[in-house]
Amino acid sequence: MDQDMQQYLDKAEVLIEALTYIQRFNRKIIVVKYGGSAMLDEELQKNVIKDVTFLKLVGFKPIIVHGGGKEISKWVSKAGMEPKFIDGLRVTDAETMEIAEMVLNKVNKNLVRMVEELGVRAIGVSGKDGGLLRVDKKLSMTGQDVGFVGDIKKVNAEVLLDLLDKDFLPIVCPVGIDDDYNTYNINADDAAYSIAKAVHAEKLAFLSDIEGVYRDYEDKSSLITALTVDQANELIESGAISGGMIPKLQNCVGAIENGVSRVHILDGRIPHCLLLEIFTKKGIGTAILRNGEED
Ligand SMILES: Nc1ncnc2c1ncn2[C@@H]1O[C@H](COP(=O)(O)OP(=O)(O)O)[C@@H](O)[C@H]1O
Ligand SMILES: CC(=O)N[C@@H](CCC(=O)OP(=O)(O)O)C(=O)O
Repeated sequence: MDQDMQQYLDKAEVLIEALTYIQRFNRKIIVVKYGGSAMLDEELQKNVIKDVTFLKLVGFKPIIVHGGGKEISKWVSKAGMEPKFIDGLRVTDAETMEIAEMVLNKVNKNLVRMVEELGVRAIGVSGKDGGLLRVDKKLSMTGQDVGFVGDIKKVNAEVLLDLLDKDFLPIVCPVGIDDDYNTYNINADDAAYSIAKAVHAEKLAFLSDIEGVYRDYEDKSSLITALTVDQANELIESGAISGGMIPKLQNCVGAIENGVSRVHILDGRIPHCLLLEIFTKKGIGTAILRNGEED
């Protein structure tokens, strides 16, 4: 067989491999959390948006929940302030909240534009719209006051389910309101988890700027491909996990414990990581599993 023919057959093989997954996820909701520095690179952004649009066009029901932490920090610094985080949460005073909301709204509409450009109808919503994300004030994991940071207490899933029913791709910006209608900054991982739980998502994928979870952050050969809920909790308690990975992993655990079947942390810097994870047998990144599921 000549080389050209072999290449055609290899492509057909990839498509056939994808069929099982297309059937499995058909009409199922997949929440994609997109954040980190993978968001800053225009080319990578296009690839991620292409992947999510692809998922929509083959019959999945994706919802994007985006971050923008790095972009917020850039504008906070430009305003002459020092970005500050405690246990992975941004310390958000009133001025920082104003900047965060402006930046997140801009990021949101840019993602909407990119999806629309690919011929899929997208609607950007903030957690403020239609009472989507209602919050109480959140303290950091170590009980410290971090200002206007929201702890999601209620998700109005109807907003998203209605958009999905009308065949829109919802794109959610992590800002919410409390009972007194004050505006709160929400960690985008928290928002993705709460939304995945509320809409009974089949899958939740966190696209970040790291390969996955390392047993030892200093040792890049210690990447963990699969982690049970108990192992994830042990890693958090042992201190092997720090910064933004703490809320991320806590949200992964929460999702698994609340009925989301598949939860993954993926490297958003790898072009088409989402398609590779969903449509091929060889998983990438770190999968979070139910206790006992690893056997
Ligand atoms: N053990 C660990 N394994 C992987 N990442 C870790 C670990 N400990 C801390 N981190 C940090 O967590 C970061 C991911 O969290 P975060 O920056 O909040 O991501 P995102 O902005 O994509 O939500 C990584 O870039 C890394 O610096
Ligand atoms: C409370 C809190 O920390 N909010 C985050 C919201 C954005 C975010 O989570 O962005 P990434 O996912 O890109 O990190 C922040 O202000 O950075």
